[in-house]
Amino acid sequence: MEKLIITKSPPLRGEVSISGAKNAALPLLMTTLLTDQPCHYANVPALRDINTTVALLKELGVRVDKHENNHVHLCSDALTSVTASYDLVRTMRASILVLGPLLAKQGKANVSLPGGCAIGARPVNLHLSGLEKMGAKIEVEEGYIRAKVDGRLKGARIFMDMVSVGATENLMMAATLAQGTTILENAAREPEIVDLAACLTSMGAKITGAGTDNITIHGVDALSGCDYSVLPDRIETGTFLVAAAVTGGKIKCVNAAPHTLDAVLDKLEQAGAHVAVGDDWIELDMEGRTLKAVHVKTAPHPAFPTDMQAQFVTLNCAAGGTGVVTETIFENRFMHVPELQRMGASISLEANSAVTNGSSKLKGAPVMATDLRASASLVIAGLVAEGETHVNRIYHLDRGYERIEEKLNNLGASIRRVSV
Ligand SMILES: CC(=O)N[C@H]1[C@@H](OP(=O)(O)OP(=O)(O)OC[C@H]2O[C@@H](n3ccc(=O)[nH]c3=O)[C@H](O)[C@@H]2O)O[C@H](CO)[C@@H](O)[C@@H]1O
Ligand SMILES: C=C(OP(=O)(O)O)C(=O)O
Repeated sequence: MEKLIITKSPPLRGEVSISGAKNAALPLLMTTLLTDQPCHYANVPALRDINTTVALLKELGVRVDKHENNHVHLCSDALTSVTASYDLVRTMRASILVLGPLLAKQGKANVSLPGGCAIGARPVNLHLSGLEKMGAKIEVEEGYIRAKVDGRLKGARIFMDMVSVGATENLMMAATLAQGTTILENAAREPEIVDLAACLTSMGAKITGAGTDNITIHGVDALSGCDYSVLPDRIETGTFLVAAAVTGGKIKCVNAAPHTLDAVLDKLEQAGAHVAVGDDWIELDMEGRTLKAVHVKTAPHPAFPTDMQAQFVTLNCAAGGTGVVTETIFENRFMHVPELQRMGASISLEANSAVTNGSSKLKGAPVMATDLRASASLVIAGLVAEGETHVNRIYHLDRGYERIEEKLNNLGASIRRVSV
């Protein structure tokens, strides 16, 4: 097991290159299951979740022709299995995204039920009911989703009563090879959905409306391979910007996608930062400025992302004034709060809100990461805390941040990774 040891940082300064988005890359890699032709994905971040996805695809018989330097070459012309096993699915919930493509292309799929995780129960009912509407027969037995279809899936009008990123992705992929037209209503509008639709379109899929809440997919008989570069990671970008803001620094994120971060940049400006953007860069300047707590409420895109909630709780701890951060997507996404309290943060949890009153003098302490973004919030707290902060269980962090300590150290932070 490894941990990070973080000492109080000077203001972060310099340039940081943003990696490809984990949450775009995961569904994108699954598109290989929809075609017999070779697929090349570029700008794939080097992350634990990507390795898990590649292992999962290998288990299905996907040929991994190359996986190095942020490039992944896959070919699914000779699958040997349609089963995603518990061992892999339990380490990464996004494994559920093999369900739609396998069912559409192979006519059957067995996927271990992902189960809940630290941030909430996270059911998959919308994935299953949508596929049933398209003609799939689904049973859940012995912890596995067993799905099959006679012939091809059929296009359907599918209304989702909650906005779900994963269900939208699974159903959109399945619909590309269905017979007829599928309409996804109340679809998620996240940039990662738009990225997936663009990749599928490059493979010959007929999709309109991605990025709106109404996506139409006209099924085609077959898809070709792809050569696709993953969208920059908006959550990694936001995490570095918050780190720069709390340390009073000035950084430029390059290879970024500013258009995916409107709600986050708006909050950073409200927090007192000066923010400038270009086509593919964002610069945040907090030098000589006063950090102010902000009110944040998470909601589906284009509103404020739940994956940036924990980082803003830390920002509010370091800032003056009253800040209220309200979580509306996941029922248990405040596991970072007790850990921040152990570092001296003055926060109270009131229903689904974390309320901070005035700047806390954070002090280094051993803390434990419980999920990916909670870990990020503790790393940021470590940058402003007096003394040493030891962040344990960083395998969560390694699921979603590529070389985080190296990137932060290049901006002036002092973070060591040690084995324990
Ligand atoms: C790999 C990936 O892209 N992960 C992201 C994705 O997760 P994921 O796709 O799992 O999240 P969803 O958008 O599906 O979840 C949103 C809400 O809908 C609920 N729900 C979802 C599906 C379903 O069938 N039934 C149901 O009730 C969930 O419990 C949750 O309360 O979107 C989340 C919300 O932006 C992000 O925090 C995750 O980082
Ligand atoms: C919750 C997240 O990821 P996942 O859906 O893979 O658990 C995240 O990226 O913050």
